[in-house]
Amino acid sequence: MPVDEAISTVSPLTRYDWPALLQQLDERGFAVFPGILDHFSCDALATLYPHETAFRSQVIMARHGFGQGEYRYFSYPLPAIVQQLRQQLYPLLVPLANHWATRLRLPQHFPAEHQHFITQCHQAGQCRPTPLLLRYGQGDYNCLHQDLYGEQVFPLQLAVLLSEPEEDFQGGEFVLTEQRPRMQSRAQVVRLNKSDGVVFAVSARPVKGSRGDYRVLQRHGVSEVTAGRRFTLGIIFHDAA
Ligand SMILES: O=C(O)CCC(=O)C(=O)O
Ligand SMILES: [Fe+2]
Repeated sequence: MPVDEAISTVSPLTRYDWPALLQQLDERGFAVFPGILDHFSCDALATLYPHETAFRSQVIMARHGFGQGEYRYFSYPLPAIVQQLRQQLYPLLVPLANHWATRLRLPQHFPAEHQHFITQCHQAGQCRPTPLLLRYGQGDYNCLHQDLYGEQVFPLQLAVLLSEPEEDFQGGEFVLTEQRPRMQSRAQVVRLNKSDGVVFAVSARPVKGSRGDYRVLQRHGVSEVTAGRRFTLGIIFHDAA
């Protein structure tokens, strides 16, 4: 059976307490979605990694100074579960994305449906799919970065941990930093178990201050994996130039 067919469908995302999660995203720039995929799907996605025909390109992180480890960008059509997750999560995040754009005084208005946003990306020359699988072994890590691939930027993205901490790997913590104007950067470790997703700001988000909103810049990365193997699914909503 092709691996894609072995992967079950996404459970409805409406099962989450969206008002609470959106509030957390707004206030802290990230929110954890426990068990966003089932373990079977996590394993099926991780085993896709060696299937080269599923991917459009591979990046060996050390060659670019991105860290150590590697990742592969899926090609279109995406595996069904990745496509579903991207398409179903997007509209739930659009109200916050538009609220942030207004507060950051950006002209961007995100359409309600992901397909319409993808059409905008393609019209802007960003035609290549960005969802990816990342693979880390012992000693690997992912330097702090922002997943920006052109002028079209959806301000939130998802990462799903496909491996079990302490069982499949040691170390390898998901790290977020935020840089506030005229202040030193603050770091946050996000504790994830296998199948948990974290939605976080790609780059800029507004934070309420005493004199109105100011702009905070976030970056994300992964600390060193000290043993074992760690896989992640990354879902970025804009496409790449
Ligand atoms: O492996 C991770 O947890 C981080 C993945 C990542 O950088 C991404 O999904 O954009
Ligand atoms: Fe990333």
